[in-house]
Amino acid sequence: MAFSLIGSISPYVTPWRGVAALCLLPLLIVLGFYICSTPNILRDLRRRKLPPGPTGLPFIGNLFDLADSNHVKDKAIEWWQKYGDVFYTRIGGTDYIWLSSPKAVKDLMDKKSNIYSSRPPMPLAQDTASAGCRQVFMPYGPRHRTVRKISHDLLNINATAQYQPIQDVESKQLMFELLEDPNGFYDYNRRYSASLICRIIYGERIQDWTDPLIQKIFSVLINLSDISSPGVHLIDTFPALKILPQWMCNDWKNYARKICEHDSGIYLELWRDLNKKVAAGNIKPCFGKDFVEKDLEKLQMNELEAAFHTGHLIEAGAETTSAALNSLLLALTLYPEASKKAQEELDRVVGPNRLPTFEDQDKLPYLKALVKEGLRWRPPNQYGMHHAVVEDDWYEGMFIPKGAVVMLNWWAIHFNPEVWENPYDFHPERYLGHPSPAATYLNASDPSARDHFAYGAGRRVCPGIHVAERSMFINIARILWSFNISKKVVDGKTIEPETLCVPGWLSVPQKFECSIIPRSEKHAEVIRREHELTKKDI
Ligand code: HEM
Repeated sequence: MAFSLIGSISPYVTPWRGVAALCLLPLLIVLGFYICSTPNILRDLRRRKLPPGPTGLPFIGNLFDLADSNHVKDKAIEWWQKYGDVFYTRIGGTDYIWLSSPKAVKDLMDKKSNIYSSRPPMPLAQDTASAGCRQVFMPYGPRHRTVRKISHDLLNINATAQYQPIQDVESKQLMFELLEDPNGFYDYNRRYSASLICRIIYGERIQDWTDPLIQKIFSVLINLSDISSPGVHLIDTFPALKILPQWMCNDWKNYARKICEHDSGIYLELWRDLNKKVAAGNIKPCFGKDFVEKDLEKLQMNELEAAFHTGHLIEAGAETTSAALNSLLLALTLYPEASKKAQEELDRVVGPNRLPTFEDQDKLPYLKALVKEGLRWRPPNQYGMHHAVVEDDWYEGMFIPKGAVVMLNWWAIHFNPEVWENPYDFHPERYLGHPSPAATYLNASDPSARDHFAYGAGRRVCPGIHVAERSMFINIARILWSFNISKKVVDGKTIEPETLCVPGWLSVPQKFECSIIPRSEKHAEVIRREHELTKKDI
């Protein structure tokens, strides 16, 4: 092939043909690589037994079907209905196996977690832009186990009980912010979530939205979203292309290096500040302090890895929590019946003179159900959770090839009308039979006993689950105790809230409008009083 191309640009051909050939050269090389590096039936006969699925286009597979993140949900449900609980798609050279029933998730991600807990190769997002350091993209292996253990020590159920007082204070500030400036609710939820994690990790709060620290953190989060959306970067769609010169693939390395420079710069600055404060004895008890005092050599971590490992916990915990809070506010705006029922329960259990506390939790079954319904209705990312399988496997007569991305298809599971009546409606009652926290149901032996799959599955399940659950409970309980949420009315006209998500990986709702009004002057007074009292803790 190379020979005939060289021939075609010889002086004996017309100039335009030479130009066309030059343009075709990269395309043909890429195509050649694709054919040689992509698994196909000719090279592996077992692929005839791949799960059924939609036929994709040559070369790109189902890339276009999944290009609009806001429509992945509809596709994921449509394909499940057509092809069954385990179906197959392809993007570029990567196989995708979608697990669309609790049983399939249990059988593979949980029961065979030794081989279903990895992540697909991401030369751009993980190897270059994250310097290989982001836990959430790390392939399964000794390095992932080390950082996972560190997260577990920080976030296990006993350790997280000590963060409740921080959640209490941050949440009281959130109620005060909503009282003073209800239109800013979207960013106040973000401030809450980022401040909580910063306090736990670096011992530092974020006082308000203009705080430079939150601006820095969100600049990293924007990069993270840019690098991680499936199908957006050719090189992560076709990882085998990484051996080609980068000019053929959109200059991907330079782009990823710039992101890495920016993100590592911020994380290193935070890490070095942390070290200085620890050395000066000028820091509140926090994860960062304990981590700095650990022997990094023993953990086989260099400075950059340690900096990423502290910083990335903020990215993992901040935007997920604020997106879940904002999604719940959206649901409450659209479904006022749910707010009304939760408020009746709160009035009965808590009364009018104080804010709800963590101690009220067991007496508020409807409110706990409402939080679960929020995560069923809008799970944390728009695609489903992706693991990668590290060995060839068979499931119910279907071949699952080594290296396939295995998707936890929470859209199909959460919107199965045989399990959840009218699944598109927000209806907390459906969870009254699941009174315990989500962590209790993770390892249930009966796969259908799980409440929802929004925290993932198997060995990669969200280690921040206890912190997240408490944040969701305390803030939603207090918001509904304090305020009436409804659609906004301007000049007599009702404004329908925007229901789409920001394009990209995470299910971050687009900014939307809603009305947040104190339920009475007495409720407002309680918020002011409680906020005033927290000033001594801040
Ligand atoms: C409502 C809030 C949250 C939701 C819905 C959520 C959900 C998830 C999901 C679905 C995963 C991937 C699971 C899988 O691969 O199967 C994950 C991973 C992770 N989450 Fe969360 N999360 C939340 C909050 C938090 C918080 C508050 C923290 C930490 C403070 C946290 C830390 C992490 C970490 C470190 C990982 C990576 C785990 C690994 O790859 O080993 N998350 N989370």
